[in-house]
Amino acid sequence: METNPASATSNQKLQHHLSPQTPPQPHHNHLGLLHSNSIFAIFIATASLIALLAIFFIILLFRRLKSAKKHANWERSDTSFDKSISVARNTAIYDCSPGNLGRGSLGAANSSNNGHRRGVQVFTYKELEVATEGFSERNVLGNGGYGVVYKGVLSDGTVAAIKMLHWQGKQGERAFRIEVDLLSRLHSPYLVDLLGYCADQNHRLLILEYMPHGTLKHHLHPLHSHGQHRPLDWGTRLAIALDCARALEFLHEHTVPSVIHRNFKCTNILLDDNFRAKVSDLGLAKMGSDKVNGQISTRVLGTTGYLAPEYASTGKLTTKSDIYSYGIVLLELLTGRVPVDSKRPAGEHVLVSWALPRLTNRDNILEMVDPALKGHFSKKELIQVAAIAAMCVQPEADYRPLMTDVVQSLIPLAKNYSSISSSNSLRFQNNAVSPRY
Ligand SMILES: Nc1ncnc2c1ncn2[C@@H]1O[C@H](COP(=O)(O)OP(=O)(O)OP(=O)(O)O)[C@@H](O)[C@H]1O
Repeated sequence: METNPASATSNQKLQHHLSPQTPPQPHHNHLGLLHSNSIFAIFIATASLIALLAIFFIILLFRRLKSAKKHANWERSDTSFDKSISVARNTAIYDCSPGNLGRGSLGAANSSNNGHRRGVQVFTYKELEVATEGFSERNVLGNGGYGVVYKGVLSDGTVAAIKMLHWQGKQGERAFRIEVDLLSRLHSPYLVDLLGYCADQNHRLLILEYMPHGTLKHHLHPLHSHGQHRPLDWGTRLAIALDCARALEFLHEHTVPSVIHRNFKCTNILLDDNFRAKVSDLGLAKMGSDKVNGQISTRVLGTTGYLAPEYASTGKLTTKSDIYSYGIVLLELLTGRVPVDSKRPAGEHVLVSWALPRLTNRDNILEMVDPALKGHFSKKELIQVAAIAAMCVQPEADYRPLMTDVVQSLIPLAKNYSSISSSNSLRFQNNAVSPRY
């Protein structure tokens, strides 16, 4: 069979045209255009994402810088304290559970505040203005070295003591920071609880647990504090001595690093509904040293009459300085005298100098007892408490006991009174132990 060359050529052409290998030129060009469009789109999307991320990081950086600046302002003074505080920050929150001795009453009083701890709250000045009826004069509870204390009712109905600090001074600002910092982390039924604070541009306020019976000073030295109170009976004095010893034991021995109160005194011991004591005012507190002797050197601050001699003369501060101050408070509980009283006859101005020789003399010991007790106390217990006081106020710091030792010595004494119902300062009066001498 013969083939027509013309038709063969056209067949070839046709085949060539129909062949899949035929390059579809126009189609090929269209795909190329799409590809470069996608690349452009991807480029734009990536660039926008990078730009967005950059903006986000710049904003984050600015915020960080701002808060770091704020933090630096807050912590601008006394870096040594802040360093030691940061050590404590890494440790657990300390919670001192109530001892079994007579804490039923305190536990009940605590339940409103400590029982269901809400943590430290931040308040606005306006909220505190409302709580105190515009910081009204009639709500003033008292005046201290750092400011005025008002009674107030918070929006949830909690009654609180609101302390407005004159914080312009550097010391006031520091005291505020220390109190907030320490009390936010240290919780003990023997310390007055911090409910919150306000720290805006112009104000510094502490919101504290309200202690209805005020300071120990008001009850022990009514003439020196313009108050009219029934005298505290012997059993109540022992319970207060034990509560305070537990507070200092907590600060010295249950806290790492230990905390030195540095301003332990009668006006910093507050009494609750049941006349159980809690220690307040940690504004001058210092962290103890980790060194063997636990000694730190610092500016001498505190209150005359309560300062340990070695601290007053050299500025060397240890937990033993607090123990000396505690000994002075014990002397006040025993004698009803203030630490320094220039109105007394010569030789009796300084309580510790007058009391020390009598404390260890069984015959003279009765001369020093608070006349307000009207003889209602046990001489045996008196001798034991006097012995503890004598050890605490020894001029040689190393010979002073640890607070744990004081607590252990007082427990059996206070136990004698713990079963008696406690509703007011005279809760032990009916069962007061008559003098056995
Ligand atoms: N939590 C509180 N509950 C009830 N009253 C309080 C409370 N805190 C303080 N007060 C009262 O306010 C007064 C002043 O207290 P503040 O702690 O400011 O000073 P202070 O301890 O008396 O003196 P200083 O500033 O020299 O330590 C106290 O004497 C007390 O009457």
